[in-house]
Amino acid sequence: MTDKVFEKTITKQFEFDEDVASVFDDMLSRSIPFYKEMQRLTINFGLKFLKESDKVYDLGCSTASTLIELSKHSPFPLELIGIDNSEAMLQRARKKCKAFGVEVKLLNEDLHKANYDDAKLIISNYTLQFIRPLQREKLVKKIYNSLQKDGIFIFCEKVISSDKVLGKQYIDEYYEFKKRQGYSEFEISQKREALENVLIPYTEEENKNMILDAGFSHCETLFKWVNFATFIAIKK
Ligand SMILES: Nc1ncnc2c1ncn2[C@@H]1O[C@H](C[S@+](CC[C@H]([NH3+])C(=O)[O-])CC(=O)[O-])[C@@H](O)[C@H]1O
Ligand SMILES: O=C(O)C(=O)Cc1ccccc1
Repeated sequence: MTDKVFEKTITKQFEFDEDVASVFDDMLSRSIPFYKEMQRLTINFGLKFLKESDKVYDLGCSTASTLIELSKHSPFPLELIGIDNSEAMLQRARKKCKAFGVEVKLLNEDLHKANYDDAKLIISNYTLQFIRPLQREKLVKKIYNSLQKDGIFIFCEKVISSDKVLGKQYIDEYYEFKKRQGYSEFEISQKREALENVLIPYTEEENKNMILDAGFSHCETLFKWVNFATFIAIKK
């Protein structure tokens, strides 16, 4: 279904509710440049480190698109677990997994409380950006502690520039992208308002520092388009 969430006047903050969930796949593919490519890289790099029966968690799995793609591309069976606290999203996720014949354990839990121990790979695409900064640092430490030795964390985030002029140019370039995707100026500005203080992006450097502070021995950028990036972190 086509995303028309912000065509009407919005009075509340952005939420992962029924309205958003019902158009979510369209919303993501039209709001995140190279969404599919970043998902492909997440899967391909994840698979380089995985072997049969490894445990893979997707934190903030939404409609389970990434786990379904991972399952389709994996040459061996994996234990796939998706965690999200939006029931509206998980309903779509369950339907999609069934339709694709993919076995995924889907848990409706808060990422701060859920258990994801013994993971070989943890994926969290465009989700840390919605976690309040102090909580975010804590969550990344929990992710580090939940990974096996030699475990991998792959995550995608909206990022900002640390330079004021470039930062403004990033926003202009991103809005040009949204216009090319068919969003009107009204929809773009309404969504910007709804996301204020809800989506809090870090710079690329802040993301890497957060990862290294949590204990990871290595973190690098796998992909970046202006204000969106994919990172890979290794626990040694
Ligand atoms: N505290 C929390 N606990 C559990 N879930 C949460 C929490 N906070 C947010 N979420 C969930 O994190 C997801 C973020 S969307 C991920 C896209 C997906 N990864 C994708 O690549 O397709 C990103 C976006 O919409 O920009 C939503 O489904 C929330 O319900
Ligand atoms: O930052 C934005 O303006 C976005 O639209 C990114 C986004 C994409 C999908 C859900 C929430 C935010």
